[in-house]
Amino acid sequence: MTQPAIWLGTSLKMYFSYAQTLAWCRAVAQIARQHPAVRDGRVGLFVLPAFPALPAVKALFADTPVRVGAQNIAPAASGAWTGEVSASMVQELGGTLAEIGHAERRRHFAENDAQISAKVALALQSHLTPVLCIGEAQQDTPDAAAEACAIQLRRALAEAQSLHGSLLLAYEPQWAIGAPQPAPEGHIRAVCRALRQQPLPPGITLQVIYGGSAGPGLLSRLEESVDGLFLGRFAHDPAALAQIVDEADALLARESV
Ligand SMILES: O=C(CO)COP(=O)(O)O
Repeated sequence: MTQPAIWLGTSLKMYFSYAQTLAWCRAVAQIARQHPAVRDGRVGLFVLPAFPALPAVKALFADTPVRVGAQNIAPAASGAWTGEVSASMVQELGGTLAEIGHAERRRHFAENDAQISAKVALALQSHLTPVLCIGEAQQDTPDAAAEACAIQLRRALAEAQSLHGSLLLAYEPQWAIGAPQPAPEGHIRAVCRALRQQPLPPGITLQVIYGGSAGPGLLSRLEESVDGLFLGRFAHDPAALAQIVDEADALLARESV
């Protein structure tokens, strides 16, 4: 299946109640139905709600191309893992993506490279697209950031050497998450360029999206240096997301001239 040229993903984290989640998804489904670039698959929208909302959210997007997925999966296939949710259950519920290794999970739950690598492998084995989050902890030069991210990527793919699938690599500098504004454009461009050149296992394809206080206006400035955005707070207003979809559309129209 051909991948969208531009991805616009949103993790709802733990911001919304169940009712707010459904209301937001209804508004986004309406945007998806109305927008030709979403309908024809050039712009791929995905939404990662909290686990309990997954089936209802999947149903709300049933007549749209919007993909849904989980914000996390367990580091094991099944068994005595109290409180965890397996990749296979996410897949069973109609999810097609699994976010892995977000900075908040690394920080609050001490997720380590070995767990992240296991989760990437489990996601691929369950035919889920990993949305693998990487990013340097402190603001530094683009070269130093790219080096730190390359190490995180290599470690995350350790168990995926013989696996197949597509990977969405979310470059999220930790210092730019939850901030007033995203990382500087030159920094994002340089790191994403370096990430696109990283060696990969032969069965893995990669697209690179940027996250960290991303909002309206950023994609137009980054142009083709990224394959999309991973949104948080600044997509909470569905009108803002609609604006970003328009930007993606305009960018693709420009590229095809
Ligand atoms: O972490 C993010 C997406 O997963 C980004 O969140 P914010 O855009 O709210 O900083």
